[in-house]
Parts: sequence; structure tokens; C-alpha cells
Amino acid sequence: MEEVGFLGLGIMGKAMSMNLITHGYKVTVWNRTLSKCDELVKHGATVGETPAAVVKKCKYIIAMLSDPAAALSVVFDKDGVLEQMCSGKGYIDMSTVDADTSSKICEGITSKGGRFVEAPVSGSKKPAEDGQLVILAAGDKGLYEEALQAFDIMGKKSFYLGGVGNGAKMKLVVNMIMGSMMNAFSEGIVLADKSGLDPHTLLDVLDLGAIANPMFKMKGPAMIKDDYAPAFPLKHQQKDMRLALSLGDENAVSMPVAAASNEAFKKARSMGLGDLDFSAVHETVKAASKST
Ligand SMILES: NC(=O)C1=CN([C@@H]2O[C@H](COP(=O)(O)OP(=O)(O)OC[C@H]3O[C@@H](n4cnc5c(N)ncnc54)[C@H](OP(=O)(O)O)[C@@H]3O)[C@@H](O)[C@H]2O)C=CC1
Ligand SMILES: O=CCCC(=O)O
Repeated sequence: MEEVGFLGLGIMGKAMSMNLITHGYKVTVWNRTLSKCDELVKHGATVGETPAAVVKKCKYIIAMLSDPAAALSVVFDKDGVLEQMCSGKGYIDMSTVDADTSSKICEGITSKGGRFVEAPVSGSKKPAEDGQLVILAAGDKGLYEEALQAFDIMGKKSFYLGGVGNGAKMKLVVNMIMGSMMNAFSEGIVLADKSGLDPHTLLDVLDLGAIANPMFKMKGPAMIKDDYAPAFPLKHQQKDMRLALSLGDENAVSMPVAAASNEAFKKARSMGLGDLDFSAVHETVKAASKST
């Protein structure tokens, strides 16, 4: 799998494709905003003018796109993946989408004779840059095994979870927990501050106890400074909460904590914070505590 196509060069796709290039892969890239290909080209990538052009050239194609609408559009629309998909090619979608979207993409790819793996990832911008993602794969087992070498470059651990949909569902469960934790964490920082405690001391205390975790440690100091430079854009976290809640609906799982967290992320989007890091949900707690 030394020659791959890569569709979507956002925060994650750029870092992941760069890693493949620096590990010796020949990579052909495409991005909706084509100018974002320039930096990859400087490092040796070639550009495909359309998703179809990338598929024509490459046996294996990886996608890392924002949401279900983007993932579907790149496959099914004009100049899309399906136009050149055929037997012998493999399509690996690493975007975070719901199981239904993934199944539709799988049907499209396999109807043309191709093979499909979904492989959403846990881990954000820095793990993507460092090749330390956790890969949650499902679908065609043979394609998964052929992709492992590339997964090992992009990630520190790959899980094979069975049939299409299981990777998507695992990712949504993980991000549902993460989004709820971020809301509780934001409330804790504001509560500490408003009750006269030093929020930095709160971070030190948290870091030594049973709920210590890399997210609190990494995001906490920046949140206290109101620094929300995007690693994981808030609009994507809200998309994941929405999709996780829908998975909860389908399975009759009551999730009041996740539902409240989704409302906070929606509020943050309405405040114009969607392109900032998801930790900017902290601003909704600050705004609410100002009005009391
Ligand atoms: N950032 C993170 O920490 C993580 C993100 N994820 C998931 O990975 C995916 C990508 O995230 P991230 O890189 O942060 O997102 P970005 O917003 O940085 O990038 C999104 C990418 O999708 C493309 N895109 C959006 N809409 C369309 C469309 N209609 N047609 C074609 N391309 C489109 C964008 O193109 P353009 O440049 O033209 O806008 C861009 O390449 C998401 O599903 C996200 O939930 C998973 C783990 C961590
Ligand atoms: O989907 C984004 C996940 C971000 C992370 O795992 O840190």
C-alpha cells in the first residue's frame, strides 16, 4: 500500500497525509479548496483535480471529511469517487459519521466492485501529527489488513470491530463521553473561579486524582486563558453529539447528560464559536454565570 489517494486536507487530513508522505508513501491529494493541497505538494504529494481523478490513479483511497453530508457528496456527486471506483480498489473513510452514512458509502463502493473500510479515529491534531491516533476500523477484513501498515504510521493502535457501522458507533460513543466530560470540566473551572479558588490549583488537584486525564491536562491551561485555537472544531463535536443522541434514540438509551451537553454545544455555535476548539463551550458556562 505504498501509493495512496487522500481526500480532505483539513486539520486532521493534512497531518495524516503528511505522515504518510514522510514515511515514504506516494500520496495523491485532493481537497475541496484546492489551495490547501499546496503545502502537501511542497513535501512531495501530487494533486488530483477531483475525487474521481484521485480514484482513477490510486488503488487505495483514504478520506477524512467533515461530516455525513461531505462524506456522501465526495463519493456520490459529480466527479466523485464512484465515477472511477472499480474492482481492485479500496476506499477507507476515516471521517466521523453515523453508521447509516457509512453503510450507504459501503453500498456505493461495493456496487462498483470496490472494497470498503470505515476507520474513524480517536485523537486530535497533535496525535495526528505524531502518528498516535487510535483507529476504530470496521468493514472488509482483507482491506483492513492491507491498510494496517498505513494505519500503523497514522496511529498507535488499530481496532478491528467487525461489520460496517461498528467503527462509526464506537467513535460516536467515545465522543459522546468526551463532549459530556468537557461540559462538566468547564462548569468545574467556572465554579472554582466564582467561588474564589484558583482554577490552576483545581487543575493540579484533578491531575493527581482518579479523574486525571490527558484532555483536562492539555486543554485546561488554555481554557483558563480563554485560548480556543482549534484542534477539534466545536462544530464537529456538536455534530458528533447529535449523531450519538440519534444512536441513543435508535437503541432507546436515555442520555440526559449528553442531551444537555449537546444543548451547550448548540448554544456555543449560536454564539459564533463553531470554528473554535470544542473547549470553547466553556464560554457558554461563563456567559450564563455572568447573568446571575
Ligand atoms: N480535529 C480533530 O481533533 C478530529 C476530527 N475528527 C473528525 O475528522 C473529520 C475531519 O475533521 P477536521 O480535519 O478537524 O475538520 P476540518 O473542518 O479541519 O476539515 C474538514 C474537511 O472536510 C472538507 N469538506 C467539508 N465539507 C465538504 C464538502 N461538502 N465536500 C467536500 N469536502 C468537504 C473540508 O474541505 P475545505 O478545506 O474545502 O473546507 C476539509 O478538507 C471530521 O469528521 C471530524 O469529526 C476525528 C478525530 C479528531
Ligand atoms: O473526534 C475528535 C476526537 C478528539 C480527541 O480524541 O481528542
